[in-house]
Amino acid sequence: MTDLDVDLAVIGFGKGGKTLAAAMARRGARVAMIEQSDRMYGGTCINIGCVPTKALVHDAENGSPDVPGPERYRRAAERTDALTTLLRGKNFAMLDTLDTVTVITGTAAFADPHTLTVRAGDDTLRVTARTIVVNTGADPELPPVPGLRESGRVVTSTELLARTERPGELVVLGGGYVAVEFASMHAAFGARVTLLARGPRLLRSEDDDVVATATEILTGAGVTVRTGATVTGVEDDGDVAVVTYTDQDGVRRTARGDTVLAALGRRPHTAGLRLDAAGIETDARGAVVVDEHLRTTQPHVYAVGDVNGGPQYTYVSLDDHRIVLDDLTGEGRRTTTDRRAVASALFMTPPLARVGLTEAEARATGRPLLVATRRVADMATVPRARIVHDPRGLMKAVVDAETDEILGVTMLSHDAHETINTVALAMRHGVTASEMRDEIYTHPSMTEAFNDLFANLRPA
Ligand SMILES: Cc1cc2nc3c(=O)[nH]c(=O)nc-3n(C[C@H](O)[C@H](O)[C@H](O)COP(=O)(O)OP(=O)(O)OC[C@H]3O[C@@H](n4cnc5c(N)ncnc54)[C@H](O)[C@@H]3O)c2cc1C
Ligand SMILES: NC(=O)c1ccc[n+]([C@@H]2O[C@H](COP(=O)([O-])OP(=O)(O)OC[C@H]3O[C@@H](n4cnc5c(N)ncnc54)[C@H](O)[C@@H]3O)[C@@H](O)[C@H]2O)c1
Repeated sequence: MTDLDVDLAVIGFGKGGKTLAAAMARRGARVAMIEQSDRMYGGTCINIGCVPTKALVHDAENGSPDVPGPERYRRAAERTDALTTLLRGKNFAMLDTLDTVTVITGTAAFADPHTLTVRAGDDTLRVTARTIVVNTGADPELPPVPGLRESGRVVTSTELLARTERPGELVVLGGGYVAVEFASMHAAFGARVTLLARGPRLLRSEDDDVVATATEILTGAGVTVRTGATVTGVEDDGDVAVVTYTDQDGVRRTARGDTVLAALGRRPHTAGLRLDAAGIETDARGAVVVDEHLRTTQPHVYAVGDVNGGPQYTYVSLDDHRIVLDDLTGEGRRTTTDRRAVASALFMTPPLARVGLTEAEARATGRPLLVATRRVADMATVPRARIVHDPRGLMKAVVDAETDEILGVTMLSHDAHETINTVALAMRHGVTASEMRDEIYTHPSMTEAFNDLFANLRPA
């Protein structure tokens, strides 16, 4: 066994960890970046997450209708693979070219609070470090449904993204981010898609009217949506898998597909890390327990990104790195409790983005409210949506009637994933609803919808 002694060891090449590694190395720290797979330099987002999915969504929306769906998909998958290969190389080089960084391709586990053993094939390396950052991400959940693990036709998002062949008939299990994004995208590539969601509606954290509109859009795009569907088994039958489920009335039904995508959530990845050897605690969901500075139960060990049980977004992992960097090199004042108005965006077509509270959440606060709900098709002063041939969707704003404070905005509309950032910035910096209403925006843009939206607030 060979030894390496460093100031900082990062386990996992995720967004927070790699950014921290680079920042610390630029300050002269000796850093070890340990990544288990040479297919994962740069982490989930660029290899098997945000980047490949959004590249496919883009090509699904913009491909020539004259090219058959399977061929359009093959081309899109190939260019996506080229893109992720490029980014993987750039990410590797970003760290490997720094003098004080050693990138180690191997699987890390704790031997004691300051020591990691890293296995790569028959080789074992011992890494000792003053500071350790766990950035190991999350893995798809596969609940114990009979046949789910055994079926040769059930795939995770990672496995489906690795294929260049488009499914003919895709059954999607789940009603969250991955389920809706893949259902929308594969339908746009011409696959027959059935989405089975357990809850009474998709996207459980959004308002009823938003979900109804999103479901209408998905259905209009050719997705068969079944809610209240409890999957009871999966069985292979020749070229197809038969998914058995009970509907909301308890009636037994089946859905058939050549491919079944399990999109049932992602669980923090701690398996094999031997956190117990370092006295690092996990919670009931398997997430590493951290305080608001992202310190684990060992104060010199931090956990960033999906593994700490926080919101599973790349930009949250990135913000985690800012907190740890401040703790290591600054005043240690930055914490997770500073976060306000963190937006989210789900990339169906058109995208669904939100920042702040839903109307239902705002009502539960008991504050006096003004609410504006506008269908994009009715917003005559927002021609951008029609210019790009997509006037689908709706926008909502929820405002405190007494203070004019923006409590939340939801946008299911063209470019919502971009436009929502303007509201997030406004909310963080105390810009009021009236100011948003009277602001000057470029034309024709989706942002100018705020002139209309905030002019239509009514007591709720
Ligand atoms: C299909 C899909 C689409 C998504 N789309 C979006 C999106 O559009 N926008 C968005 O913000 N978020 C999106 N997400 C979520 C986002 O990808 C994650 O929140 C983010 O990538 C998590 O990053 P992380 O820093 O936690 O670590 P990750 O990027 O997950 O990196 C963890 C790394 O640790 C490595 N590792 C694990 N165990 C070990 C070990 N023992 N030793 C060494 N290495 C190890 C893994 O191989 C991996 O490379 C998506 C996720 C998925 C699955
Ligand atoms: N655009 C984005 O930012 C983006 C895109 C994809 C993923 N992500 C991140 O990755 C995370 C994981 O995505 P996801 O879609 O897998 O998770 P999710 O939490 O968004 O959705 C999981 C779905 O599975 C259902 N479910 C869970 N257990 C079940 C069971 N036993 N039986 C039936 N249904 C069950 C839930 O009701 C829910 O509908 C997301 O929460 C999100 O943070 C983000």
